[in-house]
Amino acid sequence: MHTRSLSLAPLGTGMTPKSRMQYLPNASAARRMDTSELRAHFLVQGLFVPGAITLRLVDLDRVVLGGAVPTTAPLSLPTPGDLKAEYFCERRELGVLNTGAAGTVTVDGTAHALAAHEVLYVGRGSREVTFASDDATKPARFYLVSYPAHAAHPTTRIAAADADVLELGSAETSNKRRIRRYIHQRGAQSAQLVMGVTTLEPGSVWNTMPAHTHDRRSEVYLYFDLPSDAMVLHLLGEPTETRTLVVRDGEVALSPGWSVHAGCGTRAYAFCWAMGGENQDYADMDPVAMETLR
Ligand SMILES: O=C[C@H](O)[C@@H](O)CC(=O)C(=O)O
Ligand SMILES: [Zn+2]
Repeated sequence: MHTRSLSLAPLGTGMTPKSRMQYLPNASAARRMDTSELRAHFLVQGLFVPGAITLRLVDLDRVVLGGAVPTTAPLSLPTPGDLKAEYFCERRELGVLNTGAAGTVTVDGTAHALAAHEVLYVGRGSREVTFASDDATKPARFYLVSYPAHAAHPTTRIAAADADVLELGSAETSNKRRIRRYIHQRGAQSAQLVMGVTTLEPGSVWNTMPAHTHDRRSEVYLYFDLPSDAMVLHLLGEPTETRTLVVRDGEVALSPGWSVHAGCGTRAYAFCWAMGGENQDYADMDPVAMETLR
């Protein structure tokens, strides 16, 4: 197992041993969970392992999350047996965000150079996907998010400069930030994946305040660009039953449609938000009246 490039991330204690799938609880079960149970269900750790591709299958909208950190040799995207597919993108689409140094993603023979904060959308039907770093001593760190796709859309590279930019928040409310939308309704097209990156200004530490939910879509939040001693207190749960996850660099918080998703960090950070579900309308958010949060 150690010599192979595929590793399935170790599962937390809340998982069923028969499957490699990570399952989310419903809202009433989540209310009764202690810290370790919440972490086992809502947190994904260990995706970024040097020299390996690590994948985690999650039941939430059937998202597959992954990390690819190529060093001396390129890494090839495997097809987990649980997908029961001939190749990974047989029925799926894939978003790739580079959170590390420069690298290349090759899809069916076409190389796409990806610098930090650049995204590649890989369409359904793509057979071979490989990941390489330009410099093995400064590896790329590719974050992978894949959902089932009912339609094939072209594989598209989106540079940070090509993303749709939104400036939100203010220093007074500690949430001045820049939202870049890469895969979205008016950008790179997809079947259901919507994906972007939010970067907080130095001194701003809150994201997505005021909070919201969106029952039409679930969301996955990768926190990154954090030093190892920094953390984000990620807020999840029903608006009147919030819980906190301590999340560190390279870790993902899972957010069902009924859950708020927000964070407060010990310093500025970046996060990749990705969504799957029945609409792609970024503005479809149900705001939470701030006085109702508990
Ligand atoms: O539904 C949308 C998502 O929660 C994120 O786009 C929010 C976000 O990046 C931000 O406010 O900074
Ligand atoms: Zn949201």
